Amino acid sequence: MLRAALAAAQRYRDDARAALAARLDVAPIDTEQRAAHGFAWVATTVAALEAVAEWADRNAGETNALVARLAFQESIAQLVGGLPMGQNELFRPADLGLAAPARALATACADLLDHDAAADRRALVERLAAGEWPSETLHDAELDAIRDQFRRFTDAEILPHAHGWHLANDLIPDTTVARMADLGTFGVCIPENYGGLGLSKLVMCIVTEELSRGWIGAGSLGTRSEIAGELIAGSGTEAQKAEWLPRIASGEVLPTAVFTEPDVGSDLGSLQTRARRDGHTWRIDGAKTWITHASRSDLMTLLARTLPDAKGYAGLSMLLVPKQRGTEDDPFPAPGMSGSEIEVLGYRGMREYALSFDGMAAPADALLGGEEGQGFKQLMRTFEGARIQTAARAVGVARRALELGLSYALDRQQFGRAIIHFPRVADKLAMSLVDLIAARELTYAAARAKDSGKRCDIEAGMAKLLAARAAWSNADAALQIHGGNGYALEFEISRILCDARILNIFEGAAEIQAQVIARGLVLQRN
Ligand SMILES: Cc1cc2nc3c(=O)[nH]c(=O)nc-3n(C[C@H](O)[C@H](O)[C@H](O)COP(=O)(O)OP(=O)(O)OC[C@H]3O[C@@H](n4cnc5c(N)ncnc54)[C@H](O)[C@@H]3O)c2cc1C
Repeated sequence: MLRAALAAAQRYRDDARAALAARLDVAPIDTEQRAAHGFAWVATTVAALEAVAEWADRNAGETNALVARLAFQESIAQLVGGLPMGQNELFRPADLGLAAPARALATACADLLDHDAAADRRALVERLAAGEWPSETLHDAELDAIRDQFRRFTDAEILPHAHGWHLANDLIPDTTVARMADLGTFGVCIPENYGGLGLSKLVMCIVTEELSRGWIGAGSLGTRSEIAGELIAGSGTEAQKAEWLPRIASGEVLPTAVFTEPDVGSDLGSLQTRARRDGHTWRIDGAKTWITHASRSDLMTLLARTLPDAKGYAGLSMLLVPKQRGTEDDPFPAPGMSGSEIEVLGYRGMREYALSFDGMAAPADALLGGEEGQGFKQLMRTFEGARIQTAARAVGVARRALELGLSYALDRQQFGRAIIHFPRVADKLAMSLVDLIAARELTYAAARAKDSGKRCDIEAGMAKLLAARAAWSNADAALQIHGGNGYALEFEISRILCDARILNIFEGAAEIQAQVIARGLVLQRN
């Protein structure tokens, strides 16, 4: 039944693609944004069903089968009736003139749509309550062992402290950073000949997911190393690789990614920070903002305009700028650089800063790859890995939300029984699990595509889009299950909600991902 439903959903996606292509023949994508982004969500939903179907084929058992059936039923109902792109934005078939294809999809999937899913949801939650989670084996002893190792580390060294660190707005302690470095966290994908582990993006996902389950801050510490590692390994000179990669892999050098500016976020091509040659050094002037871990870091990957006469992206270059690590008393000791902390809802452990550069010096060999005007292209090549890594962070957060919701629902008694026995509570848990597995499997599919050497900007964008939604909806559902206690700072779920919210904003906001997916599938892959 699921394979037939998948084929029908794929036909619907193809119809949607053709309908969007026809619209974009006569109108620019920005004026057809709702239709275009709706199509991106349709394509993402179908890609998730493909990933879930493959996972269900590889993993027998009733719990897995329940998850797969619920994922199909809910996703196809959303395709036919309204697909949530945002809290108050449902994409409906009529938004793209798809009423007839949607009816055809509903007819083809009538058995699935007519099936009363209440018993499935109840059975799934009973299994979950009994500790029976769906399969997470990757059918590879080494990968499963890595997950096990990071899960044990997270349980022992992150989870017991994360909420306290969050409430105190502490940095992740140096000792914890060192333990993470010992485990190889910062060099997972850095080639072995440069001191890394030389492992796959799939391994990066597992590591990130497990650390993020403990705390998004822990899972995000490696993001900067991943971005810097990819930038330097992919575009650096031999000397830059030899100088930086081994030290990033070992955790001796903590990088920070310095791109966003006060007036420039999604539209990076417009950024204004300047870098100019001054004898044997570069001088940097300008302002950056939202820079995570800007103080306690040793190396900035900094995107700046070096060719002021070249338009947009063409004038941007990437610089590798070493900086002195800051302390609590002196967060920005480097001459020519200052900063102030931005107070935030969640995503703590590294701290965010607004930065000013006033003639800060960078060495002559700071230019990545030794070539000007390549910065944006170099950064774009890292987007795939960074977005897959962010999707994995979201999967970890989504899982932790579900764990907390489940545990609370089992313990909390109202009207004489544990609240998990009320269907409205149980349903939230069942669908949180379904969303978690769909997001996880889509993320792994994107990682596998990347590991195969294929271009996978679209797959990475889809994984990030879906996983960020799952993290947020799971956090919201689990907080609701906590009732008033969920709103109390002392309860962990209050933090998870704040942590989950950022995932839809950074590494390409949800609207930007949808635009990239639609453009890629309709305008570029024709
Ligand atoms: C906690 C946190 C940590 C961060 N860490 C870093 C970091 O370490 N380094 C770094 O460089 N940056 C970092 N950022 C910045 C982050 O990457 C940006 O916030 C993000 O790129 C969005 O840019 P913006 O905030 O300027 O929003 P804007 O680009 O102004 O967008 C505002 C809204 O408009 C929408 N929008 C914009 N353009 C379009 C369009 N064409 N079509 C439809 N909708 C559109 C967006 O999707 C968004 O909803 C961080 C941000 C946060 C909040």
